[in-house]
Amino acid sequence: MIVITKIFNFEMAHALDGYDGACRNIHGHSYELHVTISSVKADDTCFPAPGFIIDFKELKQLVNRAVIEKFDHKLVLSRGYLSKFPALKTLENLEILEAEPSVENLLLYSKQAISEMLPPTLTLQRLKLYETKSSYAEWLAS
Ligand SMILES: Nc1nc2c(c(=O)[nH]1)N=C([C@H](O)[C@H](O)COP(=O)(O)OP(=O)(O)OP(=O)(O)O)CN2
Repeated sequence: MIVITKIFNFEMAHALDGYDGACRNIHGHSYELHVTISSVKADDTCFPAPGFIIDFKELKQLVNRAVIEKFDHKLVLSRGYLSKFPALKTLENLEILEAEPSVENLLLYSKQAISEMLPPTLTLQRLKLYETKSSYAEWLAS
């Protein structure tokens, strides 16, 4: 199977409700998201002109709409966290999630949002989200 991958970067602040450590306080990360897709077409014939599974430019627009515009330069907090700090609800760049904005939950959100936007000719194969240079979560299609 041939897959193609595009890498995205975004800056985001968050806090983790219920975490026993510094990450329960608002802090930021430079995230790196790797998006890998394949075509549902069989591999035994070439991709017709211009020879792409999907133009990287189109993939970029799709992932920007699905994920990057939602999270880039935002403060992402759960409803649980906000119930403890209601004054934060007035912040202009606040984005509210039902779940805690851990790297795992951000990855699950991204998987859902990208899958919903992909045309039926394409399949999401893998997502990798780096929260720091040494910590990432990965989702693999089964
Ligand atoms: N399974 C998870 N564990 C942690 C998450 C997470 O999303 N999923 N998040 C955090 C914090 O957000 C933290 O900022 C990142 O954790 P960590 O990788 O420990 O960051 P460090 O820079 O301190 O890592 P070092 O390897 O010590 O440099 C915590 N845990």
